Amino acid sequence: MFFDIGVKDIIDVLLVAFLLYYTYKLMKASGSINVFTGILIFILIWLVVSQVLEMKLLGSIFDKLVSVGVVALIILFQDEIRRFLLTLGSHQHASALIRFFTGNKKESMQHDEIMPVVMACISMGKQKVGALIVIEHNFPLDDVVRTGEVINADINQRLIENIFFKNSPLHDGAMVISKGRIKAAGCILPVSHNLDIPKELGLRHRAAMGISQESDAMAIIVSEETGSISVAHKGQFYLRLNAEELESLLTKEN
Ligand SMILES: Nc1ncnc2c1ncn2[C@@H]1O[C@H](COP(=O)(O)OP(=O)(O)OP(=O)(O)O)[C@@H](O)[C@H]1O
Repeated sequence: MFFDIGVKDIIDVLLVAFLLYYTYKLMKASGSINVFTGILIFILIWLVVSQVLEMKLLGSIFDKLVSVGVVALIILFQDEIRRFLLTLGSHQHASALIRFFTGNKKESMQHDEIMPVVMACISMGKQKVGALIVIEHNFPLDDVVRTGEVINADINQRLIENIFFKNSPLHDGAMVISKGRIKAAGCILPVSHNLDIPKELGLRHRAAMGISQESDAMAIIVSEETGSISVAHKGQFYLRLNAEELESLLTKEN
């Protein structure tokens, strides 16, 4: 038996492989890798039952389950699907295209706005003052800002340190920096339920990971326990950074 395979089929297979790999990556990042494996096993059994063995009764039950299952998966994985679309939309070329059509200019942070943030984090790290700073990118963080107190001030090292100072009323929660300004402080972030996050990283780190999974923002964490500085971005941690590494991450990903 000969297979008639054309270029279109190869592209088709490659696209499916890419889609599966991307789904795997997203689910791994959100800690739902077991669900991914479960879905793959179910699809495999469904294909064997209805396509290979052609079992009519069991096949029709599986067919029904698959059609309902798609809706169930959309409900179950709305966060992951949202993040997938967000990643797609916030891709460099896609955002450039959106900016071209909407006429919006890219409002990235300038070096003189990045440095006060870096210096404040280094200083807070030395004094073991805990901090959580979220830098908005393309995805608007208005919902997060609403959970805290609006500040709307220029970025300033002393102001940042002051806000996170232990006795300050706004030291609890996250600061949001947007369009080169300190937009709000004391904000509540979504907490990541990823089981792969090391146990020694507590709620501050989980909250940073949560916002990095649900948006394209970058979250800087200064640990109160160790004084170390870390960044969560696109569902990934960059741990124990020094000043140069933090500055280069903020400059590169901004
Ligand atoms: N969902 C959240 N949104 C914003 N901030 C949060 C959230 N959860 C916790 N935090 C902040 O983290 C602090 C608690 O940090 P916790 O000690 O659990 O974290 P950690 O990751 O171990 O960091 P550290 O190394 O500083 O102890 C809280 O006081 C609060 O300021």
